[in-house]
Amino acid sequence: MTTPQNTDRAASATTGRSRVTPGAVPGNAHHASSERSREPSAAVPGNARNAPSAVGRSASEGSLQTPLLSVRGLSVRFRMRGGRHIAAVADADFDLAPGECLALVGESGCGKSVLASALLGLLPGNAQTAGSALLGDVDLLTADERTLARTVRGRRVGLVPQSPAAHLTPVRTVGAQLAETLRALTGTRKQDLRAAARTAAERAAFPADHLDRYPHELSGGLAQRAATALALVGDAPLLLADEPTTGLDRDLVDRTVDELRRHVDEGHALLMITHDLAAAERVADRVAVMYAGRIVELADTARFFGTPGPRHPYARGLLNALPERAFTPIPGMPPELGDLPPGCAFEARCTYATDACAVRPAFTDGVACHHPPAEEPARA
Ligand SMILES: Nc1ncnc2c1ncn2[C@@H]1O[C@H](COP(=O)(O)OP(=O)(O)OP(=O)(O)O)[C@@H](O)[C@H]1O
Repeated sequence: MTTPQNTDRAASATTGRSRVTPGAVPGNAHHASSERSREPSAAVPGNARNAPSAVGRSASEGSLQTPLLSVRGLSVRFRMRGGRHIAAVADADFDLAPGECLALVGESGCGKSVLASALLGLLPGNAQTAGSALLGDVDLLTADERTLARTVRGRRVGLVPQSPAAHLTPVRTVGAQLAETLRALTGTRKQDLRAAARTAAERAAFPADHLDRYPHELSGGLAQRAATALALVGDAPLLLADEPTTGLDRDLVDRTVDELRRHVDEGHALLMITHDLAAAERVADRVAVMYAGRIVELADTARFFGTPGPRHPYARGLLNALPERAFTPIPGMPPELGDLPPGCAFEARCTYATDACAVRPAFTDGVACHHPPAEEPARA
């Protein structure tokens, strides 16, 4: 959720945003999308997670419903001094339907937050974008700031920010910020604002007796819950939640995640960025795994966490690193996004790598790997 003040802040942050001409970003999806296998969508009412017909659909395919958000070839790169570039996001390609949650997971610095910022038009001035992100008739990558501020942020796309302390307005109480947002986005009458703010707080497990507190008087977890409450107020059809469970105890993680799931089950779409794979398993219908700026696997949650498990060696490594699984870290470090190899970015860390990996693998049938195993991974 973006409060009016934060919208202003965001507006100034986006000044100077520029577009990359097709082809200027390596591997631009204007060419790459044709390599990807897709099946035609069919309109199926109801929640994609529970729809029996959803079982067995292609992992690279979005929900069976008409997508609310359709992202094609989304690329973001940052211009740096000396003519260098950082390819933070490359060729992201996914759909998100109403009533569906997609969890975006991956190591720190792989581009998850930049992707979310691109969808909100909140990239800094040295960012260049390519591709498209259609939310109905609006392309979020090319929409002007006035459209984004007046009709998109908060109203059509809500945000649970990664850094709630920086997102909340420091000189206003949480209650005042909730009331202001309720008034701006829902038209709640003045006399009803206090009760409505309490209800909004309750949804995110924010204690009502803390509504008169200022952001600096909140713990990290409480600030997170305040930001979640603000994000839910506008009832935006698309919610972006960037690490919404950071700093919360396990109980509160579960409670927050369950509230987000309720939001999804009411028909909203949720893109949840998280390091918490347990939270992803609990809330998501599908999981997208990002590595070095690229989505390398897109899978149904049940298949990903259960049988047959992930197909990309990096995704398998993520699961194997969990304490409740093999507790084996992935060896090595991800490559610098400003100095990516021409082939598979995971090659140097991959025990399955062959000469073929010197060429970047296409994203085919839900995975970008030259050697995705068909069966259950041997190292699970
Ligand atoms: N304004 C910027 N200029 C240059 N590089 C940037 C800028 N903003 C982000 N980056 C780089 O883009 C890359 C992706 O960052 P991003 O914040 O999206 O990672 P992330 O996957 O969300 O990580 P985390 O999980 O730690 O939040 C990082 O290498 C980061 O340093």
